Amino acid sequence: MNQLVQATHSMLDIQQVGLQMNQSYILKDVSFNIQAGQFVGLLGPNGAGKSSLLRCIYRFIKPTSGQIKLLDAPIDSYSRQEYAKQVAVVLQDVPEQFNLAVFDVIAMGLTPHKPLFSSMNHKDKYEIATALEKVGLTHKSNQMFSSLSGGEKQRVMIARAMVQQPQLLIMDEPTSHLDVKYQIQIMELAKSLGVSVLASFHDLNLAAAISDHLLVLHNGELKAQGAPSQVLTSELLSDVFGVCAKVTQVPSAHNEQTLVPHIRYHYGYIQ
Ligand SMILES: Nc1ncnc2c1ncn2[C@@H]1O[C@H](COP(=O)(O)OP(=O)(O)OP(=O)(O)O)[C@@H](O)[C@H]1O
Repeated sequence: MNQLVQATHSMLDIQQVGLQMNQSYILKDVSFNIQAGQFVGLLGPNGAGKSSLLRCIYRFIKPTSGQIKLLDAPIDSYSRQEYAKQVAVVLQDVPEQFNLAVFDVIAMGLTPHKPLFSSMNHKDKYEIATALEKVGLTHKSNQMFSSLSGGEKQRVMIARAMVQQPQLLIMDEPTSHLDVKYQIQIMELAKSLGVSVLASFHDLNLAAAISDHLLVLHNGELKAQGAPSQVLTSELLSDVFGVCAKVTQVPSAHNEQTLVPHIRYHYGYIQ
């Protein structure tokens, strides 16, 4: 992936984004910034607005107010192809309509970088083979995508995003169909790419362990943002998620010197 962008550059800038549908606010005055190379976790209870916010960023819906900039340019100033060169998206539900082999689905990630009707070269094939290997699906290369398990389909979509070589990777609950090994492996893989990642999570411990920065949405508003150890407090878990939990700080798996929050839930919840 593109490693040229310096860590101090703004990759994505969201200013006062609002979204209204059927007279009700889905997003209200949301502002944040993502730096190049930063891994940002997006949290919030069901219906908080996470998918809606991500849809605004990957241009599936247009916000009612506010501005979204990618690399200092408004996102609607990019052509579809230029935007696809910079931004890859992995969704929670994988498309069912692909009547293609796994290899060909991953090859679709190359489309923004290639002239129309151009054929595949050795480098393209190598990149696809490398992505297949990284998601552990080399042996499934010729299998029809539609016949894969839910978790395998999701790993194929991640491989497709990898060959797309974006500078920003958006993931909407990317681990929802994955077993625990692949939850960790795919998140580690996304982090190792060195690009900016914005990923929504329901597993707060996984988000805390992997993210540099967390955003917490509640009823369409950004309730908190910052380093995981600042954001994930028992007060926030009670106020936003309605759960009683104890939060301790444990050494990060990546760096023993860094402490990350670890949540232990008390069973029973706040009415
Ligand atoms: N097209 C739409 N028309 C009306 N309301 C909508 C529309 N899309 C989303 N909503 C509402 O917006 C709110 C936020 O939905 P969204 O899917 O963004 O939440 P979420 O945080 O991703 O939730 P979850 O964790 O359950 O996936 C919900 O109340 C949802 O019903």
